[in-house]
Amino acid sequence: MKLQQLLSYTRKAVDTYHMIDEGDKIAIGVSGGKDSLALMYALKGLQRFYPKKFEIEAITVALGFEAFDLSKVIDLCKELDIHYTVVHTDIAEIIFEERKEKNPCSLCSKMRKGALNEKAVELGCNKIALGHHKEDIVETMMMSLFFEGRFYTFSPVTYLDRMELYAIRPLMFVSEKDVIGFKNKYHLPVVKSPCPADGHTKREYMKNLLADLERDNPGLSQRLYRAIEGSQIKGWTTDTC
Ligand SMILES: Nc1ncnc2c1ncn2[C@@H]1O[C@H](COP(=O)(O)OP(=O)(O)OP(=O)(O)O)[C@@H](O)[C@H]1O
Repeated sequence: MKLQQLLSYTRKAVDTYHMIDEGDKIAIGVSGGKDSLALMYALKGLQRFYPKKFEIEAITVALGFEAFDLSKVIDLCKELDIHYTVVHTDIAEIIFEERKEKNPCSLCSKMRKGALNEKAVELGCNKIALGHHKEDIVETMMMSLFFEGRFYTFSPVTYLDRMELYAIRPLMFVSEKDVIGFKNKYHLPVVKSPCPADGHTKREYMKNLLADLERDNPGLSQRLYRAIEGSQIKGWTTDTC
């Protein structure tokens, strides 16, 4: 996928769900993975021509793993002229050594979000942007259905009232294969996750299951996505955003 296509999907999501207002200061959550690196390109590119003026920050919450080299992300932020902050935490130690969590992902996600939101507020941001793409939305819905027995997924825009922050998901119309194409085309400096749980999560299980089902039922993922768009899940009806 070319930058122009990425910008077109991003603009469509931003306009459809009113993600950006004049004067916003948006913190991009940068994990070092392909999605959030692509998101930096997307928002930086949009900033150049979008009629509403907004500012951008980039924030990475480092979990405390030793082998986590962000030097190339630092270079990319310089190249894109985005101010970049790394929040150093001991989340990995708390989860894997102190608490020896059997299901580490849920607590890690809560702690990561907490640290990200806190830093965003400290930097004067009123929004955070996350790199969730189309398949993330479908996988989350299926995980919710399978493991919690409810029809739910996160919404394009979520208000986090405790922090007085909005979370926005500008890549929601982009498919993962397009993000991979973009990553390859523009040589995004992806930092490999050193997390020992990586690749063995419920999300990974659902991703593989959906890939198998898609092989037998071409277009399934797209239909599941349409079901979410047409649903009454909070935050998915465009007129209420
Ligand atoms: N350590 C982190 N620091 C800052 N933001 C993060 C971090 N981890 C995740 N995020 C944000 O939350 C989003 C969703 O997180 P998730 O762990 O599902 O990432 P992912 O699907 O692997 O995406 P990515 O390819 O960007 O890592 C990311 O795209 C990113 O915007």
